[in-house]
Amino acid sequence: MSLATLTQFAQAVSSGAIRTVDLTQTLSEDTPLLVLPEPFGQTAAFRREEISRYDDRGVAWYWNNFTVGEHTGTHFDAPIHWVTGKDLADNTVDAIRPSDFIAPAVVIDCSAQCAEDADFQLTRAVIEAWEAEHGPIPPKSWVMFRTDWSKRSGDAYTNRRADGAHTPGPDPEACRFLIEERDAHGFGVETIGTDAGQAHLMDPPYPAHTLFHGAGRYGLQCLENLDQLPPTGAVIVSAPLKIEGGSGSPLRVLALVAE
Ligand SMILES: O=C(O)C(=O)c1ccccc1S
Ligand SMILES: [Mn+2]
Repeated sequence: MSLATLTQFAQAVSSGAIRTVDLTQTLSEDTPLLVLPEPFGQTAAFRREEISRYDDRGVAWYWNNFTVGEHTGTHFDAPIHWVTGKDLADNTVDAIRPSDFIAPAVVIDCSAQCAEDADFQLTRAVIEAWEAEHGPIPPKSWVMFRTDWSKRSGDAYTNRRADGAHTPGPDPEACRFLIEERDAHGFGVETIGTDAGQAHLMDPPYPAHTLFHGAGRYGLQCLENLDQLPPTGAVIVSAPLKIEGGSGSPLRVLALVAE
């Protein structure tokens, strides 16, 4: 690609000829958290401490300290996050090839099914029905699972009951199909985890984490605005913080859509 073409691309983004869609949930003390069963450790909530705000603590500047979990809010999952990816090369957020942070995406809309069934599972059959309409999923694509879950808030978003969360996600066969038959780059969701809330009962447990990260692929979670993307053609920009040895990180996720 020539420099002129690249410059034209940047100008098209700036002018709006290429639409930029923010897929990121605002990060605040109210950001909903994944809750694991006892006795497992838990991700930290976002917390901030004001250092100064144009006052005697800092006359001309405003800044904060903050604490947050690697997997809090809209975040990126690296392969090392799961035990199946622990020995892979370049499996941490600081070691992943930077070119992997820009990739095309397809959007599989299951929002209607998820409105009826919080435990809806994305299956190979649903994916193949989508492909019958939109063509095969191109290799190295993000597969974005649209559930419209990001339109929920509070308890309706986390949807926890006594036996755990009840939120949609892929079944093991769908994960294997996307990885082995479609060479998917990663799996992106609006829910708190790439796996269904009841994925601990699947075989293997947590198949999206187990299989995608075991194959050196990535995850994006707590996305929003997937309903603003076309089924094919969007390009995702998703560069996590360069945390040394990190398993993931909160990040800004953007989709670029040609008008
Ligand atoms: O990657 C995550 O944030 C996530 O969903 C997760 C993290 C740790 C354990 C289980 C799950 S299911
Ligand atoms: Mn995660």
